Amino acid sequence: MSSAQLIDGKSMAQDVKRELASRIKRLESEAGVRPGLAVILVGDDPASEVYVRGKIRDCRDVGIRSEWIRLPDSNPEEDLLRQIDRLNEDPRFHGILVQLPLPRHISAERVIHRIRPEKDVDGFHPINVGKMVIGQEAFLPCTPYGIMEMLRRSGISVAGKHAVVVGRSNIVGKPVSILLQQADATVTLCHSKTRDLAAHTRRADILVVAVGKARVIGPEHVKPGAVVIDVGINRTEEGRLTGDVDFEAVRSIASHITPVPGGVGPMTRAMLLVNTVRAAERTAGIGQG
Ligand SMILES: NC(=O)C1=CN([C@@H]2O[C@H](COP(=O)(O)OP(=O)(O)OC[C@H]3O[C@@H](n4cnc5c(N)ncnc54)[C@H](OP(=O)(O)O)[C@@H]3O)[C@@H](O)[C@H]2O)C=CC1
Ligand SMILES: Nc1nc(=O)c2c([nH]1)NC[C@@H]1CN(c3ccc(C(=O)N[C@@H](CCC(=O)O)C(=O)O)cc3)C=[N+]21
Ligand SMILES: [Mg+2]
Repeated sequence: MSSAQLIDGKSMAQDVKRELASRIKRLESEAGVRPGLAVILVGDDPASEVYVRGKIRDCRDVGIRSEWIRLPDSNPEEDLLRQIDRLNEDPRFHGILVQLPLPRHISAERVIHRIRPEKDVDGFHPINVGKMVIGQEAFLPCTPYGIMEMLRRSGISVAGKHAVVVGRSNIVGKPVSILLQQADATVTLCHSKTRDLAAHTRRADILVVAVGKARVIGPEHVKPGAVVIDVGINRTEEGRLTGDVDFEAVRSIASHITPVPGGVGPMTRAMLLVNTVRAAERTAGIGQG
């Protein structure tokens, strides 16, 4: 039986990091600037800790200054907002990321609004979201940006294709549907109220799944030869990571497929570094725009 080509996010992320090295050198030699990223983690959720630790390690790998600001779960929102104000004014940090989810007593909306759009390397601030939607230069959210970069680096053309996105969150489904549409795909956006999900997904040339439920997509959802991008991160009962797609069953139908782990996740992390370097270049007046 034929088998889909794997889209290797891990090795693509290595390529992206290598490409950043020369931009980081140029920032140093031409402007004396070292890019910096501040990451704020509120509380001690173990999964969030793993993610933040990974982001800090990525920064070290490529020569980005980083600071990990840990705040207790009980931390008042007002104090978090003051930390953001301080980082907004600190020229050593070109990017600020507040790890989500936040404790219930803190409004993610107020926190995201407080980050200066010029330092919003997550691309979550309404200014960046609005610019993205109208096609202006903006920080793109890292997961959608990473997905578009994976398609590009795999030589998969998007123009004229039918792309189906499952999931409509503000951080993945909604923005990736907009980027695909801007790349001239015809886009269908599905969600939990969609009737007959398979009828939609079976028409996809490019299927992006960002739901957060293991095996929500099986072979009956996939057209032969489709490109399948699995964003989901789920933990099995045995503690293994798995995506939203029934990988073993779908890989014999798809033309290309992303694994979990080793697919979209590593590229998401890489695009955070890209956005941080871009933020530093902007302050130094280097590069496009
Ligand atoms: N690899 C990476 O870099 C990243 C991975 N993730 C992972 O991706 C997954 C999605 O994350 P996120 O976008 O934040 O998720 P959310 O929980 O915010 O959104 C999930 C979306 O899936 C929809 N949905 C739920 N059940 C179904 C169903 N049975 N059929 C169709 N649609 C359904 C929901 O619909 P409705 O709107 O109607 O509720 C919602 O739009 C998670 O596993 C998360 O861990 C997230 C970010 C980055
Ligand atoms: N402000 C903010 N920005 C985010 O971008 C953000 C966030 N909050 N909160 C959580 C989600 C989720 N997310 C992931 C990033 C990388 C992997 C990743 O690298 N995954 C590895 C596995 C990592 C593991 O072993 O757990 C992989 O898929 O290979 C996963 C998930 C970013 N998010
Ligand atoms: Mg969410």
